[in-house]
Amino acid sequence: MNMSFIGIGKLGLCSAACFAAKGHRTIGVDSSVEHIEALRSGRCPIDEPGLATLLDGCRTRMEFTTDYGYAVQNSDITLITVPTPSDSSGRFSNAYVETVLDRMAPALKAKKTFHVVALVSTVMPTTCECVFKPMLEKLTGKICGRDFGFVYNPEFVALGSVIHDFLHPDVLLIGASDERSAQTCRELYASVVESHPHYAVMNLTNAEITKLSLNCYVTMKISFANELAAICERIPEADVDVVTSALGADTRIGRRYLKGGLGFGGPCFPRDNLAFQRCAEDAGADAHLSPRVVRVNDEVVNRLFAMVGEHARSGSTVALLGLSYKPGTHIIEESQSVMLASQLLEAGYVVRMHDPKALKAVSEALRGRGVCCDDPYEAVADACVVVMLTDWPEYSRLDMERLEDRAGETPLLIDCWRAFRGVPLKKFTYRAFGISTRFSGGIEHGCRPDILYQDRRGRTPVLERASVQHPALT
Ligand SMILES: NC(=O)c1ccc[n+]([C@@H]2O[C@H](COP(=O)([O-])OP(=O)(O)OC[C@H]3O[C@@H](n4cnc5c(N)ncnc54)[C@H](O)[C@@H]3O)[C@@H](O)[C@H]2O)c1
Ligand SMILES: O=c1ccn([C@@H]2O[C@H](COP(=O)(O)OP(=O)(O)O[C@H]3O[C@H](CO)[C@@H](O)[C@H](O)[C@H]3O)[C@@H](O)[C@H]2O)c(=O)[nH]1
Repeated sequence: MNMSFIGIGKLGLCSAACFAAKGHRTIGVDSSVEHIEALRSGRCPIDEPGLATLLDGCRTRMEFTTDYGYAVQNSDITLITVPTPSDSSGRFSNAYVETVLDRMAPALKAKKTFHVVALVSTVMPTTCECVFKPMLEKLTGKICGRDFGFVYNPEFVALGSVIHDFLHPDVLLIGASDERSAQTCRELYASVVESHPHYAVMNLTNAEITKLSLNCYVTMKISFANELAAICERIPEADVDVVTSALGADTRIGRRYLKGGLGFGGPCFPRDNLAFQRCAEDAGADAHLSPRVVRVNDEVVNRLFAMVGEHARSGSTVALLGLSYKPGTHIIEESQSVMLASQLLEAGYVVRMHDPKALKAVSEALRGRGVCCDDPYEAVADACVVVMLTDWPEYSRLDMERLEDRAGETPLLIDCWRAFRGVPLKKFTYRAFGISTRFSGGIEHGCRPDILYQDRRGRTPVLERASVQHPALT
């Protein structure tokens, strides 16, 4: 198919490349001239695993331009993936999408054939039906559903695994103005995906509600696991991983996003909860759960801050390992690690920080406060408390002896994801989220062989973490 993509950023460029790799001809449009120039000159301006290789393999089927008219005229479908930033009320702004519709309207008006306009960006429920569809009808003088189609098809992809998630969806959400556009989209996605997704075809408004609800539901699951972790910590012999591992085996619940740890952050989950609450408000209904989910999430940082305070006074050194909102990215938007860093700095602690990718962003966000270190061993120098925050895989391979040598006198290690569980420790006092102090500090610090630990997405068993035994257990 001939396809055009308006907004070829983190999500748009990945999906354009996936379609091109499967044989479709794609035209990418972006308002950033530098971005287009970079792509035209063969560079890959987005840091996403697998993207550069994918692009290199299909550049002959990809064009890049700043000309909206050219893109619409030379394609049968246009996918729009521009930003929809949250406004001060928590609702998503339509400004970027409206600019795009305005710019593509002349070509759509002139077009003799049926063209599908598909919006991928996250929007507030009813926006497609009540704002975008009438806007395009007015600008083109055409009738939606007869002369052109409007589709809302958001993606469920996570940064760091965009290409994998795009090609292996569980569900493909297609909200459409008409049967013909829905069918076009369905066939298009069927030609590229490598999984057997459920095709959820519905009207535009239900698709908007579904996108928002899915993300909010997942955050409810994360907050449940985090609350459970906080409870388990206070019960002797309790272990959140044992409990969630059994819970996740029930197909009504499932294993993914059920690992108690640090709270959720990033550019999607926190703002989607706010938007969901505003959506309920706009509909004259009450959203009781979502505000609680956000409260439980906020509480994680406060709990962590209190744990540090129990062991070290203001003025002492605290080392933070992992600052991005999740492993594999430099993004620190709504990162709980950075929230903790700010709280500690404000309370007068000396904060030393390490992250494999996010240091530059952190230094800017904290306006130079705190000490950014390129090396994790350097970050823990003289620290009274070391907090293992974002669970980068490289942290579970750290040399603990070396880490202990560099740390201060009687250091505390707080392990949010239990990455060091079972690792023999000489100097650190060990506290892990989700396991009671007695359990984590005592003889049972070693991993029990009957537990198969899952990573927090519930995908791969993390066996190596279970393989190191406390000397007392071996
Ligand atoms: N990144 C994700 O994994 C993800 C996942 C699901 C949903 N989303 C949603 O997708 C949308 C885009 O997210 P993103 O992460 O790709 O954003 P992004 O900022 O990485 O990319 C947006 C791109 O749009 C371009 N742009 C802005 N205005 C434009 C215009 N008028 N014309 C043409 N191009 C324009 C920008 O230059 C940029 O390249 C958002 O609504 C987001 O919520 C993103
Ligand atoms: O068990 C878990 C799993 C994740 N997280 C946190 O949840 C946040 C989001 O993680 P993830 O889902 O991997 O990344 P995102 O890129 O934010 O992707 C989410 O947001 C996108 C934008 O809406 C959606 O498309 C995706 O389906 C949805 O997963 C991060 O802070 C993670 O640390 C947890 O706290 N516990």
